[in-house]
Amino acid sequence: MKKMNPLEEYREQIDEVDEQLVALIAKRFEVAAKIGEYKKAHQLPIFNPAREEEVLRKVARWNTNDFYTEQIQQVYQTLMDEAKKIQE
Ligand SMILES: C=C(O[C@@H]1C=C(C(=O)O)C=C[C@H]1O)C(=O)O
Repeated sequence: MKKMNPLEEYREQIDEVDEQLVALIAKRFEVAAKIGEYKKAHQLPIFNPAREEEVLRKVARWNTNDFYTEQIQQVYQTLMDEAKKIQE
Protein backbone atom coordinates (compact mmCIF):
# COMPACT_ATOMS: atom_id res chain seq x y z
CA MET A 1 0.00 0.00 0.00
CA LYS A 2 1.17 3.51 -0.82
CA LYS A 3 2.48 5.37 2.22
CA MET A 4 0.01 8.04 3.33
CA ASN A 5 1.09 11.53 4.25
CA PRO A 6 0.27 12.69 7.82
CA LEU A 7 -2.79 14.65 6.69
CA GLU A 8 -4.31 11.60 5.01
CA GLU A 9 -3.49 9.48 8.03
CA TYR A 10 -5.16 11.90 10.45
CA ARG A 11 -8.20 12.09 8.20
CA GLU A 12 -8.44 8.34 8.22
CA GLN A 13 -8.40 8.46 12.02
CA ILE A 14 -11.19 11.04 11.94
CA ASP A 15 -13.21 8.86 9.56
CA GLU A 16 -12.94 5.95 12.02
CA VAL A 17 -14.07 8.10 14.93
CA ASP A 18 -16.89 9.61 12.84
CA GLU A 19 -18.18 6.18 11.86
CA GLN A 20 -18.60 5.31 15.54
CA LEU A 21 -20.03 8.72 16.39
CA VAL A 22 -22.68 8.55 13.67
CA ALA A 23 -23.92 5.20 15.01
CA LEU A 24 -23.99 6.50 18.60
CA ILE A 25 -25.69 9.78 17.69
CA ALA A 26 -28.36 7.92 15.71
CA LYS A 27 -28.90 5.61 18.71
CA ARG A 28 -29.23 8.62 21.05
CA PHE A 29 -31.87 10.18 18.77
CA GLU A 30 -33.79 6.88 18.59
CA VAL A 31 -33.99 6.78 22.40
CA ALA A 32 -34.95 10.49 22.48
CA ALA A 33 -37.79 9.74 20.03
CA LYS A 34 -39.08 7.02 22.38
CA ILE A 35 -38.92 9.46 25.30
CA GLY A 36 -40.89 11.89 23.12
CA GLU A 37 -43.64 9.30 22.58
CA TYR A 38 -43.81 8.64 26.32
CA LYS A 39 -44.05 12.37 27.03
CA LYS A 40 -46.83 12.78 24.47
CA ALA A 41 -48.80 9.89 26.00
CA HIS A 42 -48.39 11.33 29.51
CA GLN A 43 -48.78 15.02 28.62
CA LEU A 44 -45.25 15.86 29.78
CA PRO A 45 -43.31 18.86 28.44
CA ILE A 46 -40.59 18.22 25.87
CA PHE A 47 -38.09 20.62 27.44
CA ASN A 48 -36.73 19.53 30.81
CA PRO A 49 -34.08 22.08 31.87
CA ALA A 50 -33.12 20.22 35.06
CA ARG A 51 -32.39 17.06 33.07
CA GLU A 52 -30.36 19.03 30.50
CA GLU A 53 -28.23 20.52 33.28
CA GLU A 54 -27.72 17.03 34.67
CA VAL A 55 -26.60 15.75 31.24
CA LEU A 56 -24.10 18.62 30.89
CA ARG A 57 -22.77 17.94 34.40
CA LYS A 58 -22.36 14.23 33.71
CA VAL A 59 -20.64 14.89 30.39
CA ALA A 60 -18.09 17.11 32.16
CA ARG A 61 -17.54 14.43 34.83
CA TRP A 62 -17.11 11.64 32.25
CA ASN A 63 -14.52 13.67 30.38
CA THR A 64 -11.90 12.58 32.91
CA ASN A 65 -8.83 14.18 31.31
CA ASP A 66 -10.73 17.49 31.33
CA PHE A 67 -9.63 18.48 27.81
CA TYR A 68 -12.22 20.25 25.66
CA THR A 69 -14.96 20.05 28.29
CA GLU A 70 -16.55 23.30 27.10
CA GLN A 71 -16.52 22.20 23.46
CA ILE A 72 -18.02 18.82 24.37
CA GLN A 73 -20.76 20.51 26.37
CA GLN A 74 -21.56 22.71 23.37
CA VAL A 75 -21.85 19.66 21.14
CA TYR A 76 -24.14 18.11 23.75
CA GLN A 77 -26.33 21.21 23.87
CA THR A 78 -26.73 20.89 20.09
CA LEU A 79 -27.57 17.18 20.45
CA MET A 80 -30.21 18.00 23.07
CA ASP A 81 -31.67 20.79 20.93
CA GLU A 82 -31.97 18.39 17.98
CA ALA A 83 -33.47 15.72 20.30
CA LYS A 84 -36.19 18.20 21.32
CA LYS A 85 -37.00 18.91 17.65
CA ILE A 86 -37.34 15.15 17.07
CA GLN A 87 -39.75 14.95 20.02
CA GLU A 88 -42.05 17.69 18.64
C1 LIG B 1 -34.49 13.38 26.05
C2 LIG B 1 -35.21 14.19 26.81
O1 LIG B 1 -35.82 15.38 26.30
C3 LIG B 1 -35.11 16.62 26.21
C4 LIG B 1 -33.77 16.35 25.64
C5 LIG B 1 -32.75 15.94 26.48
C6 LIG B 1 -31.56 15.23 25.92
O2 LIG B 1 -31.40 15.21 24.70
O3 LIG B 1 -30.79 14.64 26.73
C7 LIG B 1 -32.87 16.18 27.87
C8 LIG B 1 -33.96 16.80 28.40
C9 LIG B 1 -35.09 17.29 27.58
O4 LIG B 1 -35.01 18.70 27.45
C10 LIG B 1 -35.47 13.89 28.24
O5 LIG B 1 -36.40 14.51 28.82
O6 LIG B 1 -34.78 13.03 28.80
